[in-house]
Amino acid sequence: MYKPLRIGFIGAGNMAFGIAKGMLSGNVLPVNIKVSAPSSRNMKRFQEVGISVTHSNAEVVCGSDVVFVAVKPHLVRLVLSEISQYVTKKHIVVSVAAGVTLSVLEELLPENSIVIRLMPNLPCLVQEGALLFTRGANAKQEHGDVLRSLLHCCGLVEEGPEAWIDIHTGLSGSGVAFVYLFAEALAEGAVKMGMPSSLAHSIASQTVLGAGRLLRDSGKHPAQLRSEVCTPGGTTIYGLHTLEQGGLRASVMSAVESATERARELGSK
Ligand SMILES: NC(=O)C1=CN([C@@H]2O[C@H](COP(=O)(O)OP(=O)(O)OC[C@H]3O[C@@H](n4cnc5c(N)ncnc54)[C@H](O)[C@@H]3O)[C@@H](O)[C@H]2O)C=CC1
Ligand SMILES: O=C(O)[C@@H]1CCC=N1
Repeated sequence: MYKPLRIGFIGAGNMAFGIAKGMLSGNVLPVNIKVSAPSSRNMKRFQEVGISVTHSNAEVVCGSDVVFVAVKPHLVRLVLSEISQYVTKKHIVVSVAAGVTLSVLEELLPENSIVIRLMPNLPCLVQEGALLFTRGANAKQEHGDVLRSLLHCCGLVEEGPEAWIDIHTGLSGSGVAFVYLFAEALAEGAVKMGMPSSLAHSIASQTVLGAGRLLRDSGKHPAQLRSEVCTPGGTTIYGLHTLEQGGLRASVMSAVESATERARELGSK
């Protein structure tokens, strides 16, 4: 009979919850997920969706086929040293820690372990994540396929070379926060012009959502869509000119660059 995969999360934080929530919207049942963390602080939201929790990382590893390491990057070494003795050749270990390279992960786990490095982002929570993974030396295509099948409800799932993972971290892992900053600024602009704050924020979020969906679903280049919004001599081109004077494009490019470099730096520690 078909045996469902058992999924474990080490770390009960925002990203573990986002991925777990995305999975639950697919064909993963909560009874097949277990989460561990040292304190009970973040456990309630997992329990509310039927996921069982424990303080024992070893219990998660021993009871899982696929183990997501979802602790902060500086804790990965500590956690892997602790769980290494329980990791077998059958486990798939997936790290979501920013910057932590495959070679570091493989070094801390038993020889020939199946390791995958994944960079997700928070919109996995609403099944609109953008996820990029790269396989370690012993992770075969079939292991990548297992991961894809678990994550397909989290959003867009792509595979690429390891060098792209840090770039994706800047572009998308951190990129969502850049978009939130933009959304906040849009709303504040409207508040400055006299609109009530709650209405301004709700319109700003719908504007970001609508712009994003149209961009993705139309497949058009953003510059094309931008030109479709611009009436010659109209309002949009005046606003765009102001943004160019403020150096928005250069700032956003630099933000992706610095977040990517920071991920590389975290990896070299
Ligand atoms: N938050 C985000 O948007 C994204 C985060 N990530 C990565 O996900 C990882 C987790 O980040 P967040 O979820 O934001 O952090 P978080 O602070 O929300 O969660 C970390 C969790 O790890 C637990 N923890 C601490 N020490 C532990 C130990 N020894 N054993 C087991 N659990 C332990 C904490 O109790 C907490 O539940 C990081 O490595 C980060 O780089 C990746 C992409 C996006
Ligand atoms: O800020 C961070 O380091 C993590 C990685 C990507 C999003 N959050």
